[in-house]
Amino acid sequence: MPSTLEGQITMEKTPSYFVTTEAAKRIHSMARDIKLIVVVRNPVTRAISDYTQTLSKKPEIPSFEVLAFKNRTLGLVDASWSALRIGIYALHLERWLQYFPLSQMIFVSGERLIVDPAGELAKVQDFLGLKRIVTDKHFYFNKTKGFPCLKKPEDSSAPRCLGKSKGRTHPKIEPDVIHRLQKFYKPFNMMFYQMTGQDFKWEEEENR
Ligand SMILES: Nc1ncnc2c1ncn2[C@@H]1O[C@H](COP(=O)(O)OS(=O)(=O)O)[C@@H](OP(=O)(O)O)[C@H]1O
Repeated sequence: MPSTLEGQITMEKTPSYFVTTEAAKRIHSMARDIKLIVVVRNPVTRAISDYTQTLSKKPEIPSFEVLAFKNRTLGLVDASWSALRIGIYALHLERWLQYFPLSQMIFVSGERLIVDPAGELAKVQDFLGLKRIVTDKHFYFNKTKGFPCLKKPEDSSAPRCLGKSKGRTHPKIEPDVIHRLQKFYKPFNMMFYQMTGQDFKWEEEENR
């Protein structure tokens, strides 16, 4: 991490920090007063998104349905498959809480980030002690992309959406598999809501 001058904020992001065993300890020994931003979405959708990303690089991999189970007839979920393990947020958070208080963390809803990016970013700016510079007027909904995009980034006059690797079309997963995974995650989600004091509403239809 580069040195940070008075009035500056240094930022670094990698999704794998949250699920890497040693990360919390290492980050704590580097900067114990650091602020942590965690973006989470329904773990079932997250797993499908993860799978879609791998599939784009390795089209020969087995189907999602095959990878998700140790025994599909018995409904035995393969929780060791990384795409599924990562979504057990309570498990990962428990490790972070051994090093950082909840007050140093903010949990951003991935679902809200899509429907109301300015609303989620308002909370993040407050959390970081920044003025609310980024607001509604910085975003527009791009119908082709199917996501919000920036109207005008600082360094250019053209609007900008995230790249092709963000917002890919997901393969259609068999409904009974989705249902089984929702059931698998439910107790872990409940634990996560309790730990964070936030209800992400992943049990509701529109957030699946
Ligand atoms: N504005 C906007 N544009 C495009 N995509 C958006 C946006 N906001 C959130 N998302 C969701 O971000 C998902 C991709 O993020 P990643 O998990 O790949 O991010 S990371 O680089 O690994 O941190 C990506 O997941 P997929 O839809 O599965 O590709 C999106 O659903």
